Amino acid sequence: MKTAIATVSISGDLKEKLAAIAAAGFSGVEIFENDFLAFDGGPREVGQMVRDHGLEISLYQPFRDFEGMPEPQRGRTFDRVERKFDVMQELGTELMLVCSNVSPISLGGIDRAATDFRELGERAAKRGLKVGYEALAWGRHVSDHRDAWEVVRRADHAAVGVILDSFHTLARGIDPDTIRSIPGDRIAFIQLADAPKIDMDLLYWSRHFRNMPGEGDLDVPSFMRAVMATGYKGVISLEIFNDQFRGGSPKSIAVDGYRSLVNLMDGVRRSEPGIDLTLPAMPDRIAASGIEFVEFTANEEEAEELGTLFAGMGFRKAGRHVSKDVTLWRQGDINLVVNMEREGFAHAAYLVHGTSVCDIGLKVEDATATLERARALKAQPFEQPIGPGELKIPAIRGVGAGLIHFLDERSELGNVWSIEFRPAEERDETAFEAGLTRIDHIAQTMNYEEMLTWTLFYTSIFATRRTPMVDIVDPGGLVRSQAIENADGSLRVTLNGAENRKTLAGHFIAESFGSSVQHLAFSTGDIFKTAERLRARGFKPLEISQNYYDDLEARFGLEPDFTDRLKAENILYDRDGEGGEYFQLYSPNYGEGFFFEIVERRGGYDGYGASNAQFRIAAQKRSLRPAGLPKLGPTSAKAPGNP
Ligand SMILES: O=C(O)c1ccc(O)c(O)c1
Ligand SMILES: [Mg+2]
Repeated sequence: MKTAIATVSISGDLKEKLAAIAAAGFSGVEIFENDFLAFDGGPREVGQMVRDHGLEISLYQPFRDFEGMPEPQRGRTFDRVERKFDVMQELGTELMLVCSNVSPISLGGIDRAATDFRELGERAAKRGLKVGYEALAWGRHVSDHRDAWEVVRRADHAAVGVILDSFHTLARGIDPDTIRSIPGDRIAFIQLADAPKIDMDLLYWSRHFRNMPGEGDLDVPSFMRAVMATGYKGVISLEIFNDQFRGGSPKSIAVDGYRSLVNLMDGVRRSEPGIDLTLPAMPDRIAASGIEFVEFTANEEEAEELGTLFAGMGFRKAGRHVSKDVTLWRQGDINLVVNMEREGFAHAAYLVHGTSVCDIGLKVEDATATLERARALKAQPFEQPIGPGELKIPAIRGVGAGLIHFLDERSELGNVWSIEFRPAEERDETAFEAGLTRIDHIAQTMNYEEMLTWTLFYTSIFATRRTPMVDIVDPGGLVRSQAIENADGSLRVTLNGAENRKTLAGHFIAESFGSSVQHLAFSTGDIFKTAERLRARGFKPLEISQNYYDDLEARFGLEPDFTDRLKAENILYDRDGEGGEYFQLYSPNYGEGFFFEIVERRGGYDGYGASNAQFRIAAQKRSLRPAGLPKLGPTSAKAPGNP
């Protein structure tokens, strides 16, 4: 499979773009004319630079306003084409993209356009070049790939093919299966882009909001299945106009692009029988079924504070690592690990972020296969020397450069707790059960610009889907939230994107130097009982305003007794359209904004209480860092030279 990406898709100058594109694994680039024009060097130099990166120039684009021009513009257009052909030959590329005419003076007519293309094909062929015709969704006379194909068919010239761009087809709601009747060898090139469903002007939507396949809402897989069914064997390229990407990290956007393409084509291969696709074998998206553990890094003193906190929520010290300064805390199926090692990854994470979550263990169907798929999708594998008695657990880097380890039941990894940990000797007489059963979800905070990256990361490696994005109003700005979930809800990760550091989320990432896990939500089967038990042990929940409960009672028509119970325990409440109910109890903030949440889901409630988030955040901001609470986070990190 030959892959390419248009230079417009990546930020930076041409050199930076090419370096990032090559490093990500693409075989070619589309040179977007403006990137070439802005470059301080001739076409030969650019061509050489591209080849020096191990890339080929798959296409030069766009040539605008070509077909259907009246004279004298028609003659001038052909002169202009010849000049571009000169440039292409110096660059060392064969194919030019001609997009459908948008000029108000252009004349319609399929046969007129076909005649122009036949002549263009003659001129191109004389130089050993080819042209491809692409219907822009806002083209003046041609805005549908079926019409572009009809022009190409009637032009009937070997040097003229049709170019299909998923955005133009899908944004207009054209059935992608109409592509299946085009002969594959008449398709000159394929451009792919996805986009979020937004009701807006097509041109504006296309130029500002495209994103990588799988990041948006268009049915790019169906488009691509149809293309492959034609027998198309050419380059598959990404052409992404996106305001955010233009300012993003060239390296990370290029990797996202490559990941999206491999993930897409892997899915196509699995769902369109009999297609011919040279793509390395890889396991299908991996079934994951929950969070096996969450690991904190801390120094000794803070580990003590964390322990007090965990004990106060009903966790008991369940074990010590066989060879490392690591303790295990347990309640129900929840495993919390505290790592106090003075070397290795956890310690490095401690020096950067302070006390924080540095590692997440995911329960997967097959840990080795997970690593294999993650590698094929350009995730970063992680390894460090293992200590005596330790298992080699496959791992990759995740959000905020934290780790994700994979555990399965099919290997000895399923016995990690009994192999790597010795049961705690001392019996804790004060231990109690708060009724927490499992991790409902884990919330990761990041800069808003990274949300698409991590959404694609999770949904391409694991068999998960993303929920629609919701806006959460923080008094300091907007935070966007999106959940990644598997089908039965046993794995839930929420991604929160902060636009500035005045929000609680933005403050957390700024002050913890990019650490990502901002809260853990534990499930209980009876939130009132849990709240009561915690209260008896001195747990002080986040205090919610009276106004919230007054509104809640009116909004859902709740019985005053019930509202009073919620209020007495500071429990937030939500209900869905089918009568499913959600209860949330929050801890105070620790350090720079880390917290715990306790939830109960009833009657199939599947959300995250988005309507409560604004009131919870307001309460958290009121109580940010009250005196006397453990100081998780880097304020207490004693990094060398960083007093
Ligand atoms: O927005 C445009 O003008 C434009 C140009 C070239 C393309 O291939 C395209 O899809 C859009
Ligand atoms: Mg295009």
